[in-house]
Amino acid sequence: MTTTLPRPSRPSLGPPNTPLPSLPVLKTRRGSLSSPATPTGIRDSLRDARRASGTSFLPGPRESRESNLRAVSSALPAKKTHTSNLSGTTVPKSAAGANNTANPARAVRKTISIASFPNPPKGARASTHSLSSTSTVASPIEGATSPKIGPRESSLRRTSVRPPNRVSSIRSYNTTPSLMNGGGDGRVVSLLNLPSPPQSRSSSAQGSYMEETDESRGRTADGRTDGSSPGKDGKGNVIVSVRVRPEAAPSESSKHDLEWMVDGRRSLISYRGREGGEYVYDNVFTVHDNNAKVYDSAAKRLVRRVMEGYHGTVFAYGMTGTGKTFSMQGTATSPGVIPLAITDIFSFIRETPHREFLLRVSYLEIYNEKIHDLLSATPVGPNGQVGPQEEIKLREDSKRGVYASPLKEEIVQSPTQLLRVIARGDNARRVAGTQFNARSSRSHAVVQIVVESRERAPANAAESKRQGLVPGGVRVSTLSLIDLAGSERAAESKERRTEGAHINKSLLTLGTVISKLSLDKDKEKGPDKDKHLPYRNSKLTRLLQPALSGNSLVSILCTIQTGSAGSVASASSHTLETLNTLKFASRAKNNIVSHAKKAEEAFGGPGDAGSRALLDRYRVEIQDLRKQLESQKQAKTEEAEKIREIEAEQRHEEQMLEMQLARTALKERIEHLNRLILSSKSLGVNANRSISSLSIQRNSVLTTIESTTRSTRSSTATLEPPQANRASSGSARSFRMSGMGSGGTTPTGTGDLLNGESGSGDGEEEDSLGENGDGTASAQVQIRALQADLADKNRYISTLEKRLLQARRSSHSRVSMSFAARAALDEGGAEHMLREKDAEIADLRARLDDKDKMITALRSAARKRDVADLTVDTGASSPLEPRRSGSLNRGSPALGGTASRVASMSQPLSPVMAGVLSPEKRGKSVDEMTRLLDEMITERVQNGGMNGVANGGENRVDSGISVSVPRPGAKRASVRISENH
Ligand SMILES: Nc1ncnc2c1ncn2[C@@H]1O[C@H](COP(=O)(O)OP(=O)(O)OP(=O)(O)O)[C@@H](O)[C@H]1O
Repeated sequence: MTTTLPRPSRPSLGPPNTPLPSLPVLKTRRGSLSSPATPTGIRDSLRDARRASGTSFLPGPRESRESNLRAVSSALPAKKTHTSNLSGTTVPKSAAGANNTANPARAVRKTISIASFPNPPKGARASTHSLSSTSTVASPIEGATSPKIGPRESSLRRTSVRPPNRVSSIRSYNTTPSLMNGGGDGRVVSLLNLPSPPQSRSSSAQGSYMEETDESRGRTADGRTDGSSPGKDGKGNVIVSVRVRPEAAPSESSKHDLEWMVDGRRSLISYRGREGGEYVYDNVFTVHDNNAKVYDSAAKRLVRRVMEGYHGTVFAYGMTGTGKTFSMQGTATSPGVIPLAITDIFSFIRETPHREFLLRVSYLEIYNEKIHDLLSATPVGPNGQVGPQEEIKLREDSKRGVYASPLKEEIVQSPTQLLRVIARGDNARRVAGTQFNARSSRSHAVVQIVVESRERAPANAAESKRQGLVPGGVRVSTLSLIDLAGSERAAESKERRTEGAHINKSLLTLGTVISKLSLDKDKEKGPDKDKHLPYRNSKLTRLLQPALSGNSLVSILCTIQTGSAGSVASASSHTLETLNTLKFASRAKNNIVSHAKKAEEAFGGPGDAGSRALLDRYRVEIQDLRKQLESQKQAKTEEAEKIREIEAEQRHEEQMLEMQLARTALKERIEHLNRLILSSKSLGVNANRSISSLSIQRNSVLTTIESTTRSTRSSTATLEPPQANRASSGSARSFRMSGMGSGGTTPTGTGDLLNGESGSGDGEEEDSLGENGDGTASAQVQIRALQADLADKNRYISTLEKRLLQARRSSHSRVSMSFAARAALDEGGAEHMLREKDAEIADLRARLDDKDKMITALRSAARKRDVADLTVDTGASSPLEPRRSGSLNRGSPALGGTASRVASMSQPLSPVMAGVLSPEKRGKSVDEMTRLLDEMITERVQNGGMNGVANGGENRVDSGISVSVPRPGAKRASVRISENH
């Protein structure tokens, strides 16, 4: 294996103890090209070396190119003089470099990255250990071929031979005021070199992650851990990488191709043209390296550190069309840094079960020095015009540093969701076709992912978890992923020119700030600390201020395109731009000092409404809501308890009422039964014709009637079932009969009575008025009995009315509900209805029969009484007549005319008339009495009907119920019910 660039033997170089200049210094490269080969010979040698060591010399091979290459160069004039916009940066140039190709001792610009220093040993490894190794002189070929010596070592060796007055961008880890110093104990603690937790490769988007290599794990190729070996991951807190973009249409190699050498393994880029030199970075990606490789080497560790609580910034810098967006966003088949970082973030969350995370994302762009929110941007109209948006300003506070506000932040819970949010922002980003890029980003785009995390409450501390207490505070860190717009020359259109001017101005400011950072660094040590850094000269630098001033881990990816001879990229102006990019990268690596610290865990108390950590706010909110829920639960329980109590009370009341009603009903029943018994007795007394017994009976009847009246009154309000009514009315009739000296019975029993009557013979009549010898009392009893009877009848009638009304209503509803059905009914259905109606009529008729029977029973009782009267001495009760008459005359005013008629009807029974009354007359008077009684009942019923109208007239009228009570002498009583439909 040979090398075309034999390394010169150089004196050992210790860490510089003088201030480092801000820019790489050209140096004479002694003997580096001491054996100049012919172009052909060099090319062959380079090819051989590339095959052996992975070094890439541009133009790269055609095979293994990534997709989506655009034919940018074909659209451009082959030779066009460009003036670099970055040429204004303070880049000291050396005349020595002007002709370094010809000069065997040419100047070599060498940037030695701090990352090229080996990591400290795990124990108390002396910091000089690694340095001592730098004294070993080795050629690049050794570095490339020997498995024991890593590329970093080779880099250091090159450094070691550098004359002391040359490249001074070596950063000593002893002097770097970053975490590299590991707390000042002399140990290098590079954050980006700390081992990451095991990673799940399967989480890689599209499965495009490269498998973690020994190299990336800090092992040398022979498997040694990197404790003493610098390995590939000997990176500091600032990583600078350069990626070379392949050509869209590679042409035949020419002399120009030989000017550039890209050595990925040694992270070296060498330019042998004017101002040429060697540039060494943390990573150099050749045209063969894909996005996954770029991510793994340049951003992966940073992302994982962010997940652990550090702030991190990754940005892509380079000329337009060199692949910044390609590297940051990637394509569907080759995802870039952003999507790979997203997948890694979620892998980390999965792999860290002891912590809980909350992610929120924002996406902004700086376009023409104005900040636009890409997540809430007004969609671009058909004419390309963007609607107005609320002005977003940059603010600064001690906790958050510099931040844009107001900016929409979206909380995301899955990689897909996060990718979708970012894709939405990408769509809103301004792109336009330029000379160099058909889809050139015209703005700087910043994706910011805020990671909040806190220790999970231990599983056994269920109680504290319930109370919302967590052991740790919330840690907030930020990952900024920035795709800068590319520097470019003046464009043709005015709009592009304006955009370009803003882009270039901001990039120039960025370059200036980074240049001055070294001075800042040096001045920090001295008394003059008030050096001005122009962060505020552009929005970009202002936004990057926290990162550039050392608060976060930084990874800078610079993209270049070298181009083959004759291509746009090979044009001198383009080369100048490329060199400027390389210089920028060197300055960044040399000057940016990161003191990144793990964010402290903050405890946002319940009163800390301004707490930035959403996790904290959410925790407080969850606690509040939990409390609210508990109090609501309690209130609900109390309410339910109250409702239960009220319900129980109501139930109790209802039960009491029911019991009361049941008691009343029972009492009534008892009274009714008592009345029946008494009536039977009275019948028995009548049969024995015992005055004394009658007297007893009268008293009993009196008592019974009184109680009946009372019970009737008490039960008036309740709707009795028809059967009960019937029984009741039957009993009332029994009183009437009893009062009239006739045995009473229930309607059901009437039949029996009638049967009995047939045995006892017709013509028996009894006038109880004279039986007891107390006409007044008897009359009163009769009146009460009549009243009770009337009341019973009224109730019975009203019950009937109500029942009929109900029947009518239900029939109505039946009619309306089944109207349609009925329409469809055949004749059989109508017949069924008719049958129902017939059944109703039959039922009513049966009731009428009952009535008839009652009347008949009354009559037969009257006849019985008359017969009995014939057998008893007629004069016996004469002394009682006047009193009875008087009593009747005093008759209840409630009876009205009928009562007075009853009273007048009673006249023949008066003491005056009693003695002369013949049986016929008596029979007549009984008939008269019955007639009058019936009349009275009719009248009463009618009055009741009227009352019904008055009280519930509508029902009465609507129902159209008329009740006719048998007229005196009528063969049978009839209750006619008609329904008005
Ligand atoms: N490494 C690469 N491999 C394959 N194609 C690439 C690579 N880098 C860039 N490209 C292609 O080059 C073109 C320009 O790339 P890109 O848009 O990423 O450039 P840029 O630096 O973002 O430009 P600008 O600054 O104008 O936005 C794209 O078509 C892209 O696919």
